[in-house]
Amino acid sequence: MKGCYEVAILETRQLKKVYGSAAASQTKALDGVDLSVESGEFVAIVGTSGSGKSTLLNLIGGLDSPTEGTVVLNGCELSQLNDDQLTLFRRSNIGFIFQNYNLIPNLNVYENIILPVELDNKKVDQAYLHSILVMLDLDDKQTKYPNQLSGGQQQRIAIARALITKPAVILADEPTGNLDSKTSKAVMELLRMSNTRFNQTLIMITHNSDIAGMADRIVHIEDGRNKVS
Ligand SMILES: Nc1ncnc2c1ncn2[C@@H]1O[C@H](COP(=O)(O)OP(=O)(O)OP(=O)(O)O)[C@@H](O)[C@H]1O
Repeated sequence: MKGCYEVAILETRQLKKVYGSAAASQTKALDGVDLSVESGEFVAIVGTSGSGKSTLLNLIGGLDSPTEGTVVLNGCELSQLNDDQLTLFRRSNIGFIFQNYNLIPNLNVYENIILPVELDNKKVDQAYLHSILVMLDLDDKQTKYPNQLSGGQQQRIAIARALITKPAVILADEPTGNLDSKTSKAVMELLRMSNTRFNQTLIMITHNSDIAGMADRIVHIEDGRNKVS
């Protein structure tokens, strides 16, 4: 439409990450990634093991800082924020879905899911929560504790927790890695629905070519660089 412009919600410029300080033990994990993602886009990140995908996601989410280069997410250059600002920024802008679920063991399923809303002193949208619980088949598990649940169920709790705040950006590292094909399909439908309904940007690492095929765009990472296709 005339007068309307696609706005990049994410820009990384020449992003580099070297792990380790001693020269002999250094690993160059990222070697200059330039990535631009538009608001509402669903981008799949693919690449061989060790190519730098998780490192890239960690830098985009401000969980680690780059050795060189910049990340601008939703209008903020992450390196300009102090630790407290970064924590608040992450909580109100990003939903993380990682391979290790990071659930709090002494909180039950319901309490784990609503935790980010409570931390923000906001009210839980009960109707929305209910729709997420039903789609993820967690409705009857609300009073259970993480150690009473399977890996796949714990992963679904982590997904519900990432969606509950309706964040602008969802960063997902192999979100269906531990799930059977039926549950994977339900999870992907939920993420796609959430992406469309709330114009959420979804950036997802996957090794599954069917899932990558559902994305608007596939970004290939090879030896710490994004391959230009
Ligand atoms: N904390 C760390 N300390 C040292 N080296 C690391 C660290 N994290 C990752 N690496 C190294 O950086 C490189 C990129 O790792 P990364 O986890 O980003 O790859 P990946 O593409 O996500 O791999 P996978 O598909 O197996 O999860 C690898 O050589 C890895 O061994």
